[in-house]
Amino acid sequence: MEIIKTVVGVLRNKNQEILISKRKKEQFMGGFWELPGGKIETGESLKQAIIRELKEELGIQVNQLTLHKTMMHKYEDRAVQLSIYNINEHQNTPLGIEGQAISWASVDELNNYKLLPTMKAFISSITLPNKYWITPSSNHQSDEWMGKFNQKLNSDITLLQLRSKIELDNSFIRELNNKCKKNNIKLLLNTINKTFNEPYCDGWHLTTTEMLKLSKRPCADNKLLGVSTHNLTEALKAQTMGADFVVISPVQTTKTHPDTISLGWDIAKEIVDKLNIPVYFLGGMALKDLEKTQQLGAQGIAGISAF
Ligand SMILES: Nc1nc2c([nH]c(=O)n2[C@@H]2O[C@H](COP(=O)(O)OP(=O)(O)OP(=O)(O)O)[C@@H](O)[C@H]2O)c(=O)[nH]1
Ligand SMILES: [Mg+2]
Repeated sequence: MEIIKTVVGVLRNKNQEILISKRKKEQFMGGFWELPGGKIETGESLKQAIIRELKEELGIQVNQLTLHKTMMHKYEDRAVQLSIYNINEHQNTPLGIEGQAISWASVDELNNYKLLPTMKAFISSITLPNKYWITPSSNHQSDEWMGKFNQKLNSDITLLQLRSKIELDNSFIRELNNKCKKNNIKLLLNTINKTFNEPYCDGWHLTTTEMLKLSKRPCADNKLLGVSTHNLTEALKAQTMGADFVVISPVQTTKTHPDTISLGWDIAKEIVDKLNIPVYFLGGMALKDLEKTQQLGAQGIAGISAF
């Protein structure tokens, strides 16, 4: 299948709204909203192409840009490799130069538009944080456990996985969820016997075994769904099933599992490169690894004792 190399730009106004553009009726996927941009022409670098495309489509002169992320998307008859650039500085007010409709939308408002399929992973990549804290999986409610949990409430953690191998009381989960809400933390349940109807959470986190039994996304689109995976096959399966993000592990060896063979940075990067959805690295991660992790294209790091 032919791979179409495409570059697109993320323009933000002072309210942090993002510029989207409506594809014209006669185009492939006409009527869908997208990030402005287009195909690379022969002999062009990615940067030259995005500068040209945004001049042609919006009439702006790009002065400063940084690569946000590259993703692949397979349509029925084509595969698109999308390089997404943050446009940090430009001249002129963007206009729909080619007669296309354009609109500024907050991240929440984006969901009101009929978007190209690549926009879902893009939105996840700009809304998910770079740290994902996983709770210790036993001794819930002990002083030690509650101490760690309360400490996270006052940290910069905004995404948390409640992990448990035994059934937890609903009242306990509700209490944790209330605390999370007050502190703008999203709580994902990785408890046993998930029903995907539990009310006191922002979504779920699946084990690999749970994910492998599913053929489609088990929860609503406005909930978050993460999946634990250990190799490319599992991670791709989780993506196809409709996960919003995956965790891959173990990227490095950990004190708790010293004999487990780790993926290593190179394989972890290969997995990130082949996925569209955000990837967190787990296993032997510490805050000092965050920068490297993001340079490799991952969303960030996950861990129980990493933060
Ligand atoms: N511009 C843009 N294209 C995207 C996005 N996501 C995505 O899959 N694509 C695909 O990438 C390809 C790029 O296309 P384009 O149609 O904008 O190319 P272009 O501006 O050079 O236009 P033209 O070839 O019609 O002259 C299309 O197949 C399009 O469906 C996106 O967010 N923005
Ligand atoms: Mg275009």
